[in-house]
Amino acid sequence: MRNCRKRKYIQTCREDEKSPGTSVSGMVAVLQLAALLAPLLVALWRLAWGPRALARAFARQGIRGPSYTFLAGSAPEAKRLVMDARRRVAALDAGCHDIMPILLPQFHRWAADYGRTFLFWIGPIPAIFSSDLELIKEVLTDRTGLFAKDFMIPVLKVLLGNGLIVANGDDWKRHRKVILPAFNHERIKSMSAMVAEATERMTQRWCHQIQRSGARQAAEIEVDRAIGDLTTEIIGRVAFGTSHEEASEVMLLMHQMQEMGTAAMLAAPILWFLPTRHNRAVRRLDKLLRTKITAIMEARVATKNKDATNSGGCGGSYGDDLLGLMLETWSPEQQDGRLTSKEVIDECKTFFAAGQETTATLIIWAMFLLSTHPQWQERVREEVLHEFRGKNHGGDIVPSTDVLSRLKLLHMVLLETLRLYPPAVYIQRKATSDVVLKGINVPQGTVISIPIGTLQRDKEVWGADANEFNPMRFKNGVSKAARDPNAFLSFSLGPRACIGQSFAIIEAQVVMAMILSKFSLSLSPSYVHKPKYALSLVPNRGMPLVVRNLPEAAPCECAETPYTCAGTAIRARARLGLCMQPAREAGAYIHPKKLICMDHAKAMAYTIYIYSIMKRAVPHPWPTVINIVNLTDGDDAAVTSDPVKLHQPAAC
Ligand code: HEM
Repeated sequence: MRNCRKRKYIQTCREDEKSPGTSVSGMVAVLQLAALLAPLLVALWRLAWGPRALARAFARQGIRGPSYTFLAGSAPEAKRLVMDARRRVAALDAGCHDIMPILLPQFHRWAADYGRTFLFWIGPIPAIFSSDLELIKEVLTDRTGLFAKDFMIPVLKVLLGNGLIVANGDDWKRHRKVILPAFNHERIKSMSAMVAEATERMTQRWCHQIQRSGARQAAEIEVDRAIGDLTTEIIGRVAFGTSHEEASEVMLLMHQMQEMGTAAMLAAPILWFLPTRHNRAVRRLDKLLRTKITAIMEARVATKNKDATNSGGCGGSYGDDLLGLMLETWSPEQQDGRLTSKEVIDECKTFFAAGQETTATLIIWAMFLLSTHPQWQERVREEVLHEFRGKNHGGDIVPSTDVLSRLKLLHMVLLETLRLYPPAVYIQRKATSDVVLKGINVPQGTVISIPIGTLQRDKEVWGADANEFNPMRFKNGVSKAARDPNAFLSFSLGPRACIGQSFAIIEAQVVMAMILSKFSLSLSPSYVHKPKYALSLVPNRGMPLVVRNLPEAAPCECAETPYTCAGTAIRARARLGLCMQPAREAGAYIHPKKLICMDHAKAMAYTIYIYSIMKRAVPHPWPTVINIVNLTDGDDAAVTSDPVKLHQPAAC
């Protein structure tokens, strides 16, 4: 009986197995489970087992590195090493240029532990760091698209958009073709006059600061701020024809985004993609930035349309600066070879970012190096004064490109500054397919980190004095400065080398020559030598320098100008236009376009428009014609006096 029941049960089960409906539903369940598990398994593979397997594959080829942490990659260890270096080293001696251990301490430590070429992790993405010059040259000079740009950190992508620095493939070719003519020799020559003009204004301000400091004939000046401001003005005027104020507003937003980008580098990569407070702030900043740049574009388009209307419908151009060139090939929609509105905006962001801080950094560190090497400062000054002798125009130096090309020592100092303090300390590429790189199998997607700062201190390539300031190594040109003709990487190499390098060098030469011809520089006791990496290489707590008038230098150009505010009985002492800071202290507030007498309550009611400055006829001619307007009517107040002539005073 029992056996019979058992047989019946087995039979029923067999019948169940045979039932097609039941077996399909089983299959479906299995498939559902697999569908659920598959992404999990893929994610686990990508984030946990894959990196470990890859690390083992690299290790078999002799490439090792810090261990992989789930999701965060090498970030926790990098952060620990950075914090440790910050705590340990308060400051370096100002004569020490071996800055990499405090600049990028994580890479310095890992290179010491694992060798010239090692593996680290940007989240789950493998990255090869190499200070092997042969390997790096292979990456940078590739023209087949094997190594692409990929900025990875979303903040940086937002900061630069898909501009020339970030773009790849056909997009990059199209953009480069449009932009390249903006940097031809003739255009750069014409830019140098604008650079000289802006520098002249800055040196005048310094001159007055020194005057007010009394008998010492010296003043402590935060040159990092002054030079940052100067290069902002220059890139704004040269590339976009904007006012200093507009350029400063754009730069302010960009610097805020840049700070966020630097902070993101040490954060766990997963945070890059989440809608954190930080990331939302970046989006907001970008929106503001785009609005500002759009306004600059629209103003240019309006000017062109107005010119065209005035000339009877034909003619009118967007101008021959960078913005003008881009607008000539601009079309609101994507069309063959043309740039769209978004692309023009991205390029504007790119050039504000690439053209300002890099050159400012070069000039600031060159001033630092000349302050700490007074013999070199003297030699370069002699060269400058010798070349400019007899070529001064009314006391102003407006260096021509011919003269600049003869400033050999200054050029050598700038190159040595770029070698020791490269603004782009390191750059990177990403392998677009599996590749064998100097015998190493590198899988697709691997990042190649190129530490320019480390490569340019390699004693095997640059000699035993690689960490010392020795401009003489460049006496026979860049290609003869080291054992390898392509060892100088500050502007990178190959097809993606810096498009603005000639302009940057000319700008730095003009600024440095004008400063050295008027002032001597020495380091302030309050300077702290602790360079930091904030996407470019900047001094940690500013660069205060003691700036002294040279005994033989011409006196300040724009002297104190006693004037009478017409219509009132008030006499105010103020300086005009270029000397805003002293004017403020003398009791007047000067807006670039307006001057307000403040040393008497009644005078508060007046604004003086300085015509010469409004017409951008700077340096302003004497006599200067001004008008007085009633401030209480608001900013657009009507002129309330006849033009008043101010004459140049005898001396400062
Ligand atoms: C001392 C000053 C400068 C230094 C050290 C410098 C350095 C560099 C470096 C290293 C690169 C390669 C970046 C990479 O491969 O990821 C680069 C690219 C670039 N730089 Fe400069 N730069 C300087 C000034 C300028 C100026 C003044 C401009 C423009 C006004 C500029 C515009 C660019 C652009 C657009 C690129 C991308 C080029 C391309 O990929 O086709 N740079 N720069």
